[in-house]
Amino acid sequence: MEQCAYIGLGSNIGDRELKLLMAVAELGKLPQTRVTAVSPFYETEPVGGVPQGNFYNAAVRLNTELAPLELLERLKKLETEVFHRVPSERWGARSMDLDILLYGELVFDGAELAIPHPRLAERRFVLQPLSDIAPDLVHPILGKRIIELLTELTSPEKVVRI
Ligand SMILES: Nc1nc2c(c(=O)[nH]1)N=C(CO)CN2
Repeated sequence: MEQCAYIGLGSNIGDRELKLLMAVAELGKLPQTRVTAVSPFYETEPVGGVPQGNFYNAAVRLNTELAPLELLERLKKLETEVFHRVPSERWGARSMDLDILLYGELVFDGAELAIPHPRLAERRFVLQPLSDIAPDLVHPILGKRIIELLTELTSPEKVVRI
């Protein structure tokens, strides 16, 4: 069955805009998957305490027949094979980070994957682009719309639309 999945994209190494554009193109090539919305791109201050360069972040909506773990496998494969991502410290710099943010109404907590993304509601760099393409989507655990979660954020991190 086709499901609506939302993917968070982030890069802070190399040509960040080009990498986000490439990532959107690669997502569109996944089997049984269409890209049905792309958010604006944002330049965002790094979150997590590791000193590093600003990120570019965006969000994409996919209509996909891939199961969550299949989709995760495909995203990991893109990160390593297309974007040559190397293992780095937690919160550290990365060539391309592709996270499943939401997958339909699914709530899932497994060893290698949690959906919705556990830190989605705390991160302006995720909620801002997500609210551009899905403001009225309801978080299946918190029961609040994405736009509400964004308005309730108090963290001061800067996100600038490019
Ligand atoms: N602004 C911003 N900060 C981050 C990001 C990111 O994508 N954007 N990703 C991280 C590693 O998961 C750590 N910090």
